[in-house]
Amino acid sequence: MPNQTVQLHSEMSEDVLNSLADGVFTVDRKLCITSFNRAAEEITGYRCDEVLGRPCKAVFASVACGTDCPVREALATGQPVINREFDILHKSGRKVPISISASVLRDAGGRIIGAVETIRDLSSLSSLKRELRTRYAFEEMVSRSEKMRRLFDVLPDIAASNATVLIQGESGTGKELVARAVHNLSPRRDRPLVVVNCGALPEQLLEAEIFGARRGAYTGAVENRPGRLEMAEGGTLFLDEIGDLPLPLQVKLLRVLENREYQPLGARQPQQADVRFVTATHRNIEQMVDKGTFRRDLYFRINVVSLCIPPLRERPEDIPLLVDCFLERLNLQYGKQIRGLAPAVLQQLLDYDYPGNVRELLNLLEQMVILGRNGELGPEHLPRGFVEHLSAQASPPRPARMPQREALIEMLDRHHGNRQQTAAELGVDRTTLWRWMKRYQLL
Ligand SMILES: Nc1ncnc2c1ncn2[C@@H]1O[C@H](COP(=O)(O)OP(=O)(O)OP(=O)(O)O)[C@@H](O)[C@H]1O
Repeated sequence: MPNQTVQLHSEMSEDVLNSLADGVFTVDRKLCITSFNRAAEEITGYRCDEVLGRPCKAVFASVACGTDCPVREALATGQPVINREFDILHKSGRKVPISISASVLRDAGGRIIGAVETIRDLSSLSSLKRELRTRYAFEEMVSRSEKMRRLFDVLPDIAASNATVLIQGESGTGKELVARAVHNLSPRRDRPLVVVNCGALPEQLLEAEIFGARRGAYTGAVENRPGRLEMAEGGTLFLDEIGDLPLPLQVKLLRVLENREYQPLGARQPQQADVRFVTATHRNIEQMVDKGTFRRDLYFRINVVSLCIPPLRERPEDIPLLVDCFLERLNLQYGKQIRGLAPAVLQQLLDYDYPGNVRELLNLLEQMVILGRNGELGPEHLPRGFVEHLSAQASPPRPARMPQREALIEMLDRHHGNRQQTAAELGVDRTTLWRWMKRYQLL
């Protein structure tokens, strides 16, 4: 009779396990599979009778098996491991993204006899994420911010016109990507897009770089050298950091914009240019015009269509989306399988103000991916510099200003005359506090 009861119980629990949507399986202390429910069969593609007694590593074939095995960790610490994410290999060879949790199993005497694992298929979540990304993607960019979406909406019409475009925005906000989008959406897309960074070269070299030079134009010019303008013929010339263009070259550029012709260094004849101009700067160019460091007439010529890219701190809703895209890209680049960020890390990334904008976020994630292995990136993967920045940002140093006499007396009173604590509240050292007390004759 007791044997029948045991059998009935185990049949019942088998039925319960098989009715679950999550995959559940158990392993013994040697990590060999001892039970495998129906959902686990569906997620992995293996039948229960194919896997019983086999090491779970042989069935799941995940890169995490060697290094990040949640069962091994649960067995070693006695603590449950919750929601680790990685890919396993389905029997058919297809990758399946899963979330896995593991807890130890104990016998009636409290001795560890193995572990139970639950696995959840994240394929639909992954495809949802992918769908979201596609929905918010535009050319090579992603954004869900209202301002950026409005910019994406007008880009096709701007691109279709031949108008000169000025893109303004802080460094690393994506100005070059916008310039590329303008070119790729324009009728000139099959012709070259040529980029010049106007801040990267001294004046004479920059002049030759943009306008080209004829043989003998300067010492060392042993042959005709085409400029970027010529290389961009029929296409688009992207003048990045236009605010750094020296004044004499501003005059020369103005002439191209007005007459569509220019003179390479040392050339006798002007040359025609069929080029569309897109320019960008992180400087306040209106202010430069007011100060006389940027020509007003050139400003009007380049500012036919003006686009402003907001800094990342004004569109925090883009951070999770960008993180997702960049992790996918970095996983491929570094051969990793990082599935996401721990919630606390994402919160820290959301709290930061990104003076370097999207480029800084990308660099930060790259450092974390290099440090991380598989699964989730946790606080331990955040670079030290970032954490220090964040805490400095959270508590900016208070100006150490001498308080009013009464305020100082009140503060000392509150700390029962303890100078160490009073100095700490004021954000000064004890010597400074001592000087202030002396000045107010409180000593
Ligand atoms: N919306 C976005 N979606 C995806 N990637 C982005 C986005 N914006 C910027 N990036 C990435 O951030 C990095 C910096 O972008 P980009 O070079 O276009 O910025 P920039 O404003 O031209 O910078 P700089 O002023 O320093 O020239 C690039 O790696 C780019 O791919």
